[in-house]
Amino acid sequence: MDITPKAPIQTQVDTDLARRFPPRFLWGAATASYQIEGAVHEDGRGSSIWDDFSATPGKVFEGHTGEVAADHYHRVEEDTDLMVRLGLSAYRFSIAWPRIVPEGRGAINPAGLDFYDRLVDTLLEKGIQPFATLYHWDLPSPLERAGGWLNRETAYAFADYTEIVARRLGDRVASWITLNEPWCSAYLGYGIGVHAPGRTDRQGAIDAAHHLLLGHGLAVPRLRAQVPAGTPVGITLIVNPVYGADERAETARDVKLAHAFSNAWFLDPIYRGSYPEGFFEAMALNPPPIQEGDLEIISAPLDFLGVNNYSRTLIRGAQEQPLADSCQAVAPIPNACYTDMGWEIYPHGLRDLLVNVARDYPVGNIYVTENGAAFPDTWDGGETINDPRRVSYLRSYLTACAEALEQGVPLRGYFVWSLMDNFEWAEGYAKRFGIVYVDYSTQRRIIKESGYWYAELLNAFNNNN
Ligand SMILES: OC[C@@H]1[C@@H](O)[C@H](O)[C@@H](O)c2[nH]c(CCc3ccccc3)c[n+]21
Repeated sequence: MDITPKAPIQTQVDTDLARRFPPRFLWGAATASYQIEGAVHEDGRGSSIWDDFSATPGKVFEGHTGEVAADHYHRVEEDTDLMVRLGLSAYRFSIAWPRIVPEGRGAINPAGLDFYDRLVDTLLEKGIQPFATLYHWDLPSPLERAGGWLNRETAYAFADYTEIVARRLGDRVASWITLNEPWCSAYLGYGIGVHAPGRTDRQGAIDAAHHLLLGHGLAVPRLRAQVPAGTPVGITLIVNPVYGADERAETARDVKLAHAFSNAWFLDPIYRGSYPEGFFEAMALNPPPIQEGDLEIISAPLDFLGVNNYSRTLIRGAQEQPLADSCQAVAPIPNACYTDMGWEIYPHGLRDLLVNVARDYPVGNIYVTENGAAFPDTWDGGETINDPRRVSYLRSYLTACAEALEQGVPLRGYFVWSLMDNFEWAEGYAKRFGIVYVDYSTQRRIIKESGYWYAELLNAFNNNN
């Protein structure tokens, strides 16, 4: 009889969880330039629409800005050491366009390229694969003054910027992501104005989305021309699984509308070369200014899809058909649990969306490029921070990933959002997503319980492989 004391049951469970992931599965954490770097006036960086938006009274919680953020720009050594301590095999970060081409087009800022060059080299020295996102929302301000993503020219400027970065870093970046969540840039930024640049024009959202997609499609061949053959290139989309709250026909109808608005609006042009049938009519808007050949460019073949998922949408159909972006998600759900963002915790949604996307679209490989939770973490000055709800959230969503893998989904990696607490857009620093706590008054990093949990899971995984 084996009398060896077993690890506490929970650790045993997590060791079992680690065993459900295949060899070479990539374990990472994700961040974004404007949310962590700070140093917004340093080394030739130009202004971005998020500098302008956060400086505009009333746009961001208590007027918070990314001027200092988590000061990552000055802490690359310390923060990459944190990644080693957590046992990450990959790190997803974004490159600030305003550091590379301060005016958006034209003159290149060598110090900006030098910063990311050093970051990539440091990651490689420490055995961490660099996953670079080229655009995570910090559009150079001069381009916005010329119309931003409403202006087709911005798509071409993005492709030029992409080539500049790829020429310098292409030999060492492991995988490339063109855009992070163009849905957010278009709808939150140009449609309803809760994100930069704060425009409120639903037709503008449709037009901006098209130019973001065009920028993506123009950038893919420019990227591939600068990087070693076989370097994976993809895009990251927010994918929100939509469920019906009942069996009524109106609900089934509105679930379809909400899926088109939340997901197919971008998945279809990229992977099917056309916008969803009837989508613009369902928005009561005009199609965007599509030019001959655009959809061909937009549907450039990719090597992977990056999926960001945090929650789900539950719909109860209305009597009258609503606009696709006004299908009412149901009121708080009895017995549901929510994060500090008010997002329902529903891990089955991640499993279901991974299975459905892999079935419905020729995505090749998939990475979960963001998943995580905000909770009101507090620090008493001690050595760590208890965040059991985040541990529970991560365990349940990673179990969903394991279930998707067991159903044959080609899931190749997972990036927790986020490596560290950071500037949470319109919520400023009021929302904490990190598995590492940041005390902004001192910039001290304190690994949370969830960080130690993640490190143990990754260690168990490495011991199995
Ligand atoms: O809100 C947490 C993270 C952001 O910090 C990331 O920058 C962004 O990629 C990201 N996307 C989502 C889901 C869409 C969303 C973003 C921001 C606000 C509300 C919803 C959640 N997150």
